[in-house]
Amino acid sequence: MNVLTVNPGSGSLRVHLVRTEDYEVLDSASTDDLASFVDKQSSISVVAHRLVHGGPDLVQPAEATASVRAKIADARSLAPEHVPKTEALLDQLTELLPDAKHVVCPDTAFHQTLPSVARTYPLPVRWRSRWDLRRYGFHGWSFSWATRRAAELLHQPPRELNLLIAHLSGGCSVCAVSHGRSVDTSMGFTPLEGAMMTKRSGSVDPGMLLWLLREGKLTVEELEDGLYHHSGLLGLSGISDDTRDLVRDGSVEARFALAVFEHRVRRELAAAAASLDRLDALVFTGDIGWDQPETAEAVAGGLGVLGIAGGLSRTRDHDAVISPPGAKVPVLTLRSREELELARAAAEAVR
Ligand SMILES: Nc1ncnc2c1ncn2[C@@H]1O[C@H](COP(=O)(O)OP(=O)(O)O)[C@@H](O)[C@H]1O
Ligand SMILES: CC(=O)OP(=O)(O)O
Ligand SMILES: [Mg+2]
Repeated sequence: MNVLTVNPGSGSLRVHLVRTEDYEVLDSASTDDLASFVDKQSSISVVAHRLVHGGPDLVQPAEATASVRAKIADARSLAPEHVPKTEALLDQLTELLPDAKHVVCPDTAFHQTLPSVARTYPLPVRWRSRWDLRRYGFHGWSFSWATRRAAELLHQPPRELNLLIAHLSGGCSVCAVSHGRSVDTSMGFTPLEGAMMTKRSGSVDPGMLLWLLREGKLTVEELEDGLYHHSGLLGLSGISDDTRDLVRDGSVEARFALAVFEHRVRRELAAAAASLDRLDALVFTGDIGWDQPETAEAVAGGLGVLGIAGGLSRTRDHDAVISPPGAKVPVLTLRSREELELARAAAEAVR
């Protein structure tokens, strides 16, 4: 079966055609011109749409029926950077491929195993039940692929592995995996919590946000725009949202933005480690996790408290263990392959 996977991230749109008999990628593109991409393909029977947030009721892959579309619309304001893009792509692709089955695949599915202590915000019970205020967690397809692939590279079954995974890309989050399942993650109710990102702030003091609003310093709209689009690496450096530019630039501002980023990723990893009773490996994935060896080195090198060390290989031509032989905690780097997990999930959903 040929599955078209559609992955709208905050900063890019990636499409892949995946053959599910052998999980071979037959074609791929990073393009807005979906009509031309679809036109080139001889057969597409299923379209797997990555859906960052499906709200409280849409937490497993599902065909995009009218009731599923209504749940997606309800989740729009929970991930304003992502959900509207998926809705537009669903509209466009159902028109381009009316005979294909369209399956939406929520990022939150992988985190359904979060224990209640990790899922719960210490807020009034009344608020939590009325508005479903809980940690959802995102980047689930990346974390599930990283777990599967790390298990292969470490020659151990996923169900025996305890991992810390850092997905560092446009959006950044970390996940603690125990016996192959997500037990904690840094993103929460929305994809704004946790680690610092390329343009998003990640966690900041909620009291500071209240102060900015209460004292009339910023409007809600200005605050939202600032936290989603003008913070993170871009906001701090004033130069770029891309670690490659910042490493090349090397100015005081660029180096400081990278240092804060590394500090905040280490902090999230150390916090997530508190949900594990043993650590078998640290895994870097996502664009930055894969192609920026300086970041992996700085993060791993500063986590001696977890038994992790630096001295990592800088070679990036294949998924690999990059820590030196004999490292107490192996460190791996993997290309993110969300498309393979999306194709697998959608194929299972239509079976
Ligand atoms: N080292 C890097 N390599 C690739 N992309 C990077 C890097 N650092 C920052 N970026 C930014 O990450 C963005 C990728 O955005 P996005 O589509 O949201 O990614 P993802 O969906 O993988 O999270 C790009 O816009 C790019 O500017
Ligand atoms: C959840 C999220 O932030 O996704 P992305 O990194 O693709 O923007
Ligand atoms: Mg992405």
